[in-house]
Amino acid sequence: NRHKFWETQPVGQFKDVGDSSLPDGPIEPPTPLSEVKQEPYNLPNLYEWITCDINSDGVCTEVYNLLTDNYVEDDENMFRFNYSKEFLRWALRPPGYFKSWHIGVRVKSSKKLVAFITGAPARIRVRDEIVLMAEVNFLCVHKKLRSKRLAPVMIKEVTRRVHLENIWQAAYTAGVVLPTPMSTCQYWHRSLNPKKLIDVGFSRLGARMTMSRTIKLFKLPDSTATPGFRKMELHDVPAVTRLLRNYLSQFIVAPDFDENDVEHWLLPKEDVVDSFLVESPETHEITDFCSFYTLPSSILGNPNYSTLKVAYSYYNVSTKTPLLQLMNDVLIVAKQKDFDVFNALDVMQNETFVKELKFGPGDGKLHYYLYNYRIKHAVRSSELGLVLL
Ligand SMILES: COc1cccc(CC(=N)NC(=O)c2cccnc2OC2CCNCC2)c1
Repeated sequence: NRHKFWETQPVGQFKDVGDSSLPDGPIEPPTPLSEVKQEPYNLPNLYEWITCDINSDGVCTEVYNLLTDNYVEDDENMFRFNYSKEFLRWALRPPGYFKSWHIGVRVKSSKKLVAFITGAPARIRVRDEIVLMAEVNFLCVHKKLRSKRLAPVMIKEVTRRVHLENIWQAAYTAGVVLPTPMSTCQYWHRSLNPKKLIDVGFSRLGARMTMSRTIKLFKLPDSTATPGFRKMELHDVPAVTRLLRNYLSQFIVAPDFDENDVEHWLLPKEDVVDSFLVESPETHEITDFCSFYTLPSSILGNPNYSTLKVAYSYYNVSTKTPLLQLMNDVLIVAKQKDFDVFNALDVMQNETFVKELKFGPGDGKLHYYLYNYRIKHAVRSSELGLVLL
């Protein structure tokens, strides 16, 4: 009856798919702020809302611990996302963020944090419309409180608090199919440490393959190949912003990044986000850009390893260096930084390099959703220019 909830929400309904009489754009008009529910939704008796001050180390630790033990696992329950505290602070405090959108639920008596959901403001372009949205993420209910119908009330509460800031649309992803995906992406993995990946069950030894043959297959050079390939620095923000805005303009859905956004989302931050660019040695022009974010996974129940070090492809732009060569350099850097695997969705032009660079297909899909915004025709993943954390 999860669909019972979504049938009450302003999202594309399965019954409407294909009904070309319905126009693209907002499904419901904004409500006058005076008519937005002023008080929080009711929780079951034992629980209370808490706005989480992510700047407080203690609160950030509580959020980190809740997610570490109760957040998203892969389909075979072998791995669980293990976002770091520094990553959470980065993800939740972009330019213009609202503390009120960092929402927790705790037990009244013990004050234990048992659920969490967040919103982060974003300007997203859909075709030629710039739409202010909340990127909703980190919905997590403690394992012991599942099927108490807490998720719907958490979604309604973050929606209410987003409405109070006069924002009426949202974007989110899920591994499950809900009404109704705006786009559905395949994910791909590139082994960097095949021995560990096989030891922990992330990968399997290929048929007629030995371990030494597999290690050789995924071996990468010790250093990058592109002249002028270097880490992004603060003074590169204007040039990277120009490069990225121009590149993203080709996609149907993409963030509308300005220099403030680029400085926050793409300036390297150790163990959170890495970004590189190619500065032409002759002209000093910035011609290419690539980036990935760091999201380790806990390995559940393995005696020899506790953590999988995973890099997730973020935003990449190639205007002079072939994308294949640029991404191979990214793989080399990720290997140098001791990542075990490099993940990429088949968004943007990622499909053009995954096969060539020895990525293997993942066993799941990631569905993208818009809240209160109809897009009649689902967007192909290659027309999607948005990567969520
Ligand atoms: C390897 O450890 C895992 C731990 C938990 C879940 C999964 C499978 C999975 N659900 N993967 C993805 O959603 C995924 C695969 C490739 C790229 N980005 C992804 O998700 C991102 C973006 C959405 N929020 C989570 C991180 C894998």
